[in-house]
Amino acid sequence: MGLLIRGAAVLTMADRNRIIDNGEIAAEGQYISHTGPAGSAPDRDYDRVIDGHGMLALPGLVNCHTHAAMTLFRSYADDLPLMQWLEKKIWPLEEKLEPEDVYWGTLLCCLEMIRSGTTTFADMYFHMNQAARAVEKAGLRAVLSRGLIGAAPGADKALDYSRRFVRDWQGAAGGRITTMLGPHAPYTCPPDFMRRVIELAGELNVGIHIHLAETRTEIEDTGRQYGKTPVALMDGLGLFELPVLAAHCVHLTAEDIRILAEKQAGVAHNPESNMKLASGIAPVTALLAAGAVVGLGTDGAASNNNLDLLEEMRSAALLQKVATMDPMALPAFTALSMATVNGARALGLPDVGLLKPGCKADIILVNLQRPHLCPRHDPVAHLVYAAHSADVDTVIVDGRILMEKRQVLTIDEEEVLFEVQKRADRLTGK
Ligand SMILES: CSC[C@H]1O[C@@H](n2cnc3c(O)ncnc32)[C@H](O)[C@@H]1O
Ligand SMILES: [Zn+2]
Repeated sequence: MGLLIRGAAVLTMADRNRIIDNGEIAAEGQYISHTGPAGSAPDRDYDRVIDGHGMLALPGLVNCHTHAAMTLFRSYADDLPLMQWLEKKIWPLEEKLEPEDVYWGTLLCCLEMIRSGTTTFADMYFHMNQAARAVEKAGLRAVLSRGLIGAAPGADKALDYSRRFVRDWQGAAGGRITTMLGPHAPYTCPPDFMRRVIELAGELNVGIHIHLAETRTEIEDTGRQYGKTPVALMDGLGLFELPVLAAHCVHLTAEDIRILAEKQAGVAHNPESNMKLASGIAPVTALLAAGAVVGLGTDGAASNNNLDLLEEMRSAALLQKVATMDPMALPAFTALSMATVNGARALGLPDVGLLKPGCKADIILVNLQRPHLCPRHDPVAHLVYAAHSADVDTVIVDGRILMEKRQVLTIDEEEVLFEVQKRADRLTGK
């Protein structure tokens, strides 16, 4: 019964920086039942025994902010600032999206994430029934929200859709799918609309995923209109009394940082998207020092342009070092915690992101037998500073193997690439 991984170096993330050399992990159903040294797992007939020699086993990575189906727009609009990118390029194309486009775009996102070691992601987009179908098929874990633009004509309908979406998908796919409401940002969701969203989230008992304090323009416009920072504006509306996932949080005052930390809002830091759109550098070191819950995200593939969290960890660590001129800022273990256990906390998933009994059996095996990972002084530093997504060998979610020896078992890769190219060509008028 169950699954046994033996012979791997095991990084549980439960003990600071502790690695069990030649360890064992047992899983029963969706949960980890045991972690320990060689020979310590219960002696029973396992359905599957995986040889982990030469591998590092760790919790699957958690991507705290993306727009999965934006894989359709990868490399369509680059080298632009956020508002020009959205208004001139992305939003006109999103108007043309069909529900099936979102299914295939999300499936491509899932494929890319599985192949780079991500097992959980938080998504905000349109046609979310289709995104949920794709997640169900891929076998990943996801926190899904229907994006809401309060200032648009369809805002009421979008709220109704969200209500139905939460009813239909909360806890679906064996608990792998959870839901939130997704008001896009303070500049597209005015206070009256935000009040309705906050009330609905309370009624449905779900959290709220929002873009917050991303650009200097947003800070200036909010200040001009409301005399407050975006964080203070949202705090005044009662947003942080609910579980919140706030993406970006680049431009923050000391008071904003205090609020986010005190309210234990989840912050999704997206260093590569912030660099590419030249939005700025989030004060991650200050947020962590204040006790905030900070995870890592890629943002969508149209502003990154990949969904590789290994790369994102490296960027996060390097960016804080250069921003603070302190090489000790954001050390490797902190970056890895953001991409695993702390990211899971930011998404309200307390039993994800750790390899310990009772936690979800979301496990990845990274092949350490590679030239760029030799010699093996510090596997955590290897993961953050040297590993590639191609080093991810095996991916397991809920005790189910999604990728083995780099073969994805749940998705037909050729079919997805064909469908996405066809749909991207239609959307861009080719
Ligand atoms: C309402 S669904 C999500 C909405 O967000 C857009 N989007 C993608 N990346 C960003 C970003 O970095 N900041 C703000 N908005 C972003 C996406 O295109 C959808 O329209
Ligand atoms: Zn975003």
